[in-house]
Amino acid sequence: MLTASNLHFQWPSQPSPTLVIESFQLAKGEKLFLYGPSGSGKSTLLGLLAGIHGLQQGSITMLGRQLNTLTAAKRDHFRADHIGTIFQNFNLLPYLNPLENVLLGCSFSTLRSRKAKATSGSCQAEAQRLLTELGLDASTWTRSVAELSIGQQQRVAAARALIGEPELIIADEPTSALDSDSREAFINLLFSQAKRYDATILFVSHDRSLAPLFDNSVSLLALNQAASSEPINNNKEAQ
Ligand SMILES: Nc1ncnc2c1ncn2[C@@H]1O[C@H](COP(=O)(O)OP(=O)(O)OP(=O)(O)O)[C@@H](O)[C@H]1O
Repeated sequence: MLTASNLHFQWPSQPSPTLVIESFQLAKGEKLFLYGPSGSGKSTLLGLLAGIHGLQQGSITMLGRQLNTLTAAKRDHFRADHIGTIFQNFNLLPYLNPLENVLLGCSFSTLRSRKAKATSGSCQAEAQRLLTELGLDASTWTRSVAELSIGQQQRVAAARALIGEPELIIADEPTSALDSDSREAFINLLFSQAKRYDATILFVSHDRSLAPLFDNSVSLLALNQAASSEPINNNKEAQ
C-alpha cells in the first residue's frame, strides 16, 4: 500500500542529511514496528510518509498516488482521507471534550465521514462505538480532556485516528508514558480495531521490547544510510 524509494531529506538548519533511505515498503494490513534511538529521524520519516514535509528527493507512492507530485494542500487532503495519526503527546484539543476530539477525524474528511456513517449510522455513533471498544465508558466522553488519565487520553487519540477507517494508522511513540502492561494492552486494543477493516499500522518507538507484538520490525539505523555518514561540518573541522 506504500512504497518509498531513494528518500533524501535534510533539515535546512542541519549540516548533513537526516535521512537517506533507498527503499521502504508497507503492505496492506501489515503491522510494522520501526525503532531507533532518540534523534535517529523516526518522526522526520513519519512526516515524509504522511506528506507533512515535502520530499526533497525520491518518491513515495501510497494507494496508487505519488505523493511527491501533489501540492502541499493536496497532500493535506490526502492525509486527512487516508492516514490516522496517534502522536506521542496525543495532540488532543483541550477546549473540546473527548467525543468532540474523536469527531475531528471525520470533520476534515468527507470520505471518512461517509465511512463512519456507513458503519454506525452517524459519525457520533461511530465515535461512541470506538471509545467504548477502546475502553472508555460514557461517563468520560463529555469531560474535559485535561481530567483524563494519560491512558484514557491515549485511547481518545486512537479513536480519533481510527474513525472513518483510514487505510494507514501512524503511531509515533504513543506508549512512551505508560508501564509495560498498559503498553501491550493498548497495542492489542489498537490491533483489534485495525483488524476490523484490515488497516496498515506503522508504529514507531525506541522501546524494542514491543517488537514481538508486530508482524515485522525494522531498525531505522539499519535502514538509514545517513546514519553512518559523517556530518559535513565535522569533516570540515577535522581538516
Ligand atoms: N524542525 C526541525 N528543524 C531542524 N532539525 C530538525 C527538526 N526536526 C528534527 N530535526 C533534527 O532531525 C534529527 C532527527 O529528529 P527526529 O525528531 O526525526 O528524531 P526521532 O528519532 O523522532 O527522535 P525522538 O525519538 O527523540 O522523537 C535530529 O537531529 C533533529 O535535531
